[in-house]
Amino acid sequence: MSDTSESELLARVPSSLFIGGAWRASSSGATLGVEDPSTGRTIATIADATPGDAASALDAAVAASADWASTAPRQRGEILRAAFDLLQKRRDDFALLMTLEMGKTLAESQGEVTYGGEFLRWFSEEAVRITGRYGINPEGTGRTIVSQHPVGPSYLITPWNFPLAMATRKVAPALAAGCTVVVKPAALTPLTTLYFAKLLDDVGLPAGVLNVLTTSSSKEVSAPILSDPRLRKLSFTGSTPVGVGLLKLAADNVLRTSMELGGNAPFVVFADADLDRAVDGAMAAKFRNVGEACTAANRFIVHRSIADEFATRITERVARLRIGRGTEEGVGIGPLIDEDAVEKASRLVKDAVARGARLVAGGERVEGEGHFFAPTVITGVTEGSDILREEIFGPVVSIVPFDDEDDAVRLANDTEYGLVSYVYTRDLARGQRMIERLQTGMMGLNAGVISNAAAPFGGIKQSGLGREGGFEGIHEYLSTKYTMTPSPFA
Ligand SMILES: O=CCCCC(=O)O
Repeated sequence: MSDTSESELLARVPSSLFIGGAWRASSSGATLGVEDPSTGRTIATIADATPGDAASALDAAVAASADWASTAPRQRGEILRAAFDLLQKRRDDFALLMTLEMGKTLAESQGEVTYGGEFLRWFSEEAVRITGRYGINPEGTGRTIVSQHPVGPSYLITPWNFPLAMATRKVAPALAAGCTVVVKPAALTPLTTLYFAKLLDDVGLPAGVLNVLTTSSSKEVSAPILSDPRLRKLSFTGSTPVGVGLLKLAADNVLRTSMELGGNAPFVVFADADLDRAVDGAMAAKFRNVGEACTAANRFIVHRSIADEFATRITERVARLRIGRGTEEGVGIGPLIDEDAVEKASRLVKDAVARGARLVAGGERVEGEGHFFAPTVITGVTEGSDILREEIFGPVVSIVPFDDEDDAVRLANDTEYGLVSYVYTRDLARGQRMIERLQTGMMGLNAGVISNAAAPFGGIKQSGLGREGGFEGIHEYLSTKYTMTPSPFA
């Protein structure tokens, strides 16, 4: 892809806030720069919203709320389906845009367009399946009606690592349910959301149903929205500490919340595993998105009898990964999002090595422009190392040996997080035991990627509340109403 098409694409992406169906500058006139993490250079300058803009965005969402809630579910679904279709036509634009602002390779960005698009298609189909029930009370004197209603104006805060898929995973079920939304993308990757808002506008989403705030002052901009009694729902994907802070604010306004927070996924390989498959799964679970995913395998817990062979095979695969700008042909590892991410990976590796781990590959930043960290393998990681407790969010394979099943379970569960676990075994009964014993909301059983529009995605413990996607996803935006009416024969 030449620089010309990159600049042509960037010129097509809106650079303003999207409020009430109109593109507007920030009320303060302030702007913020968006950087390409592979060069560190600014690629776009966009509006930097103020708390006043936030209030306007919520006003617009509230004003559009009643009409959208009473729009026929079929019509809501058809708008989402039209968005899915248009996304396929614009898929190369979206893929390139994500690579430019987030750094992932073009192949990964194409994968994200497919993944993210599926939420539009899935929820276009779910919009027409909002049901209730009619029953009789045990006494026979009354009839019970249970119905579902849009929860109301919703505030959706999305992360930088999956700029399209995390927006569609929240926006599509909200819209399908009949809720209007204010979306705040991460300041590091706002362009994809702005381009997505344009796409929804292009397929005829009514004004005010979706509003977008881009800002460098998340706390200040979120505050007036979260404290406004007209807001009824908060959905957040991001770190656990930020999520906890948002939950406290949401509590003051008794908001419905969905929280998709941090992870510390164990990837457990038993001695009876199909090692070829386990290595393929490990590469996917670790290096998808350069490890910048809450679902990324963080701790490779491998039976002692195969730990060396597993490490050797992973190291061979890692040696073949080409590092570079995501737009370049053949690149398998793009940059990390920023310098803080590089420093964190470096610190965690150093700490593990200082506590006795062996560095087998990588281990340091790649010198030059951009925020690159070499794909890394460390073995014999000892308990107490920071890398076993913290989310790495980088391309580091950290291997811990175990001796028996109880030991594996103890190590896997030894974390405050509970998002996803991965288990490789050929023993069906052991696999079933792991489903019951591992404390996570999701599991890949002989599978290294679990993300899917049909999945009820979410965690337990410090990894969050609620589920996104699947049949459950739309219910995060619906509230249940129960009505009692006397028996018609009374
Ligand atoms: O980092 C968390 C976002 C979700 C990633 C995924 O769907 O795998």
